[in-house]
Amino acid sequence: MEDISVQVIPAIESVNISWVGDLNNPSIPAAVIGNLDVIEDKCFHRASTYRAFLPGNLAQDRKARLKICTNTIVMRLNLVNEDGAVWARGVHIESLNPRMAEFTYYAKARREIVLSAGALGSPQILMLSGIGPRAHLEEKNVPVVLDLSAVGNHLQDHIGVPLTYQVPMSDSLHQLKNNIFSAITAALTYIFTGRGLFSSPFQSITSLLPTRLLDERSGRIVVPDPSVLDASIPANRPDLEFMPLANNSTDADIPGKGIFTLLPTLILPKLQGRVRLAANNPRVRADIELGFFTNPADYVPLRKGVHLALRVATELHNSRYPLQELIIPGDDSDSEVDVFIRKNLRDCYHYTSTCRMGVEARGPRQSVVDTAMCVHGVRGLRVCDTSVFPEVVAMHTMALAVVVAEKCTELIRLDAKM
Ligand SMILES: Cc1cc2nc3c(=O)[nH]c(=O)nc-3n(C[C@H](O)[C@H](O)[C@H](O)COP(=O)(O)OP(=O)(O)OC[C@H]3O[C@@H](n4cnc5c(N)ncnc54)[C@H](O)[C@@H]3O)c2cc1C
Repeated sequence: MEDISVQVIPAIESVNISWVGDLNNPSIPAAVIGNLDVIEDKCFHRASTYRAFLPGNLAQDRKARLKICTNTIVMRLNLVNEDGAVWARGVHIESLNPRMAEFTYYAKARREIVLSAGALGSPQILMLSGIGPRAHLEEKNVPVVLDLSAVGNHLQDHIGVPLTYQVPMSDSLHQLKNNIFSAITAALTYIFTGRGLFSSPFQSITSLLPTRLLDERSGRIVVPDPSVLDASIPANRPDLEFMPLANNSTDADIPGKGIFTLLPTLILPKLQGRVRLAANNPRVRADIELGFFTNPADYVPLRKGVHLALRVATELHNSRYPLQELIIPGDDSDSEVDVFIRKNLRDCYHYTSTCRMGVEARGPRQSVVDTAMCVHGVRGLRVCDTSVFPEVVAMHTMALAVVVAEKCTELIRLDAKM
């Protein structure tokens, strides 16, 4: 059985977006649709970084020099001023188990500390430790160790506008929730063959395109001649991901219906949000400003993406597919589409750049870590996660988080040899 995200492919191809076997092939055209890579092991089980990089047997082998503390929270780093420099000397940790809350621990660093708490967590820990924008730290009563204004700034993410449709239940992943027979069949198929609905993530297909080639009114890629679609032209770098999803991508509860979403997503947004301390307390989540519409230029490609979705839906109707509109713009005028974007815009959990990498700590390209991922002005402290991306990348971020970690490992090894 093919869900609607596969059945929609001809409608997407009809607007001059080409199906390609491998989205990673550098010689594909500029506007493409193809299978999204997923990480599976040989038995078709999804492989997490935990299972791929730290399987139980490896952790066991190294237990003499590896201590894993689960259910704990990093409170702050111990930073000391010595010989005119700031040194990171250790990490203060507490248990998240309420019965052990009174216990605090201290992990002393022999060589260095690698902070990997993600693009929301790493700037929070730096600020709690006294590294961040001076005025903000003072406002939150955190003693300032180092005034580093870029910490927590420049938060980026992909942003999408879901257009929601009803489709036959058998074409939607919602059958797993609404039809016990489908759920049991899918579970048994997965257990015995490793295949079926449970073997794939909710997104299996995706489309990437440069909106500069997208005609706003018709929602089609304009191709006066084939050279226009040359992906090697820098201006043809895709800035829109167009996701067909066989599920509901909104917060709206739509019970008992088969749902299909067309999700145009801006993957090179100009927005800039930020992370700030809500309190001088690691147990209180940081304030996250996603920065939607901090740059009005983001409207233009998003508007084109919504027109593309409306066009693809029209093509599906024309092919007599039983599609019913649920949450879409009232009409295709710019004003109505902009209202729809403002009401329905969502983030994509691809947070980056809050401890961004760069050459200088201050100035117009202010940054937090240098090219070796070491925090500017601090000895013995690296940051290693998506927070160091100088900008958000035009692809899903997980694989690149792994690349950053591999690079960091190499840098640590190199330093150890010196
Ligand atoms: C719901 C969801 C779905 C996603 N789907 C995809 C996808 O399909 N494909 C894709 O490529 N990407 C996806 N992403 C994005 C991807 O997961 C992230 O880009 C990636 O995990 C980032 O890795 P990281 O190491 O930077 O941070 P994280 O993976 O966030 O790791 C940071 C860790 O630090 C911990 N931490 C934070 N603060 C503290 C503290 N004070 N003390 C102790 N621990 C702390 C956090 O709990 C977390 O475990 C998804 C993200 C989400 C949330």
